[in-house]
Amino acid sequence: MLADSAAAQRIIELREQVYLANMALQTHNLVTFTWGNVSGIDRELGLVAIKPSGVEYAKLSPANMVILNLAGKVIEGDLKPSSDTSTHLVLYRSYEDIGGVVHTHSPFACAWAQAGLSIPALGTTHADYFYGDIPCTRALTEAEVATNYELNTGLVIEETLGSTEPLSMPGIVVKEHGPFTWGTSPDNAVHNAVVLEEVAKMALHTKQLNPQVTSLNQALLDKHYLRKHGKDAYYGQED
Ligand SMILES: O=C(CO)[C@@H](O)[C@H](O)COP(=O)(O)O
Repeated sequence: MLADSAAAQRIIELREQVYLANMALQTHNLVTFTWGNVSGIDRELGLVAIKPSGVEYAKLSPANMVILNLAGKVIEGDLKPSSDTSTHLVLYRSYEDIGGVVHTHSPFACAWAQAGLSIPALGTTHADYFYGDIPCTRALTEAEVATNYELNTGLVIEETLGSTEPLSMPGIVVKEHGPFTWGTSPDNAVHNAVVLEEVAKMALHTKQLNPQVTSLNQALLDKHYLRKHGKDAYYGQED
């Protein structure tokens, strides 16, 4: 159990980390207006920091990040937490290895989401970060939208991932909505959001050039993903 002063310092650090990650969405051109949101978690404290809802990025600060517990109770903050908060919380409750979550409306990822298509692993850029095609969820039912849209969005992400290890597939596109990514930290989740948008763009253009193109074979997917993440038995050895 952390002393109060140590806990207070940890919350300050979490606020700063999440604020900087939200600002990075703009730096990387992943958001327009107030779209998108980033959160981060301090697992020892059991607290999440997230962007306040509807606040312009220029008006964000570490101080106005909203602090909640995993049940969604606001612990610190006067502003309403992001409208996507329940989705973020489902992911934190379901996957203990993730430390940050991002949601954007980045255009190429949204194109695949709106088309209801998984983003195929067509090249090694994709394979370096995502261990296979980036899945697209099913559409939420009218009942799921009407009852608790954001919570059900998180549940449909969990349903789609199934037994997939979340850090091997650190992103998804929610049908008719857009991308969610995650990672070991807010900064890592933003990195994955940038890569997801890039590979979504590459895949769309590749399919335009050659509609018959198919996903990478398993050997090349393994070589790139496993080597990049240090899991390849031959990691660092000459081929
Ligand atoms: O998915 C959506 C809207 O469809 C959100 O990303 C909003 O675009 C941002 O909401 P807040 O985080 O400001 O509540």
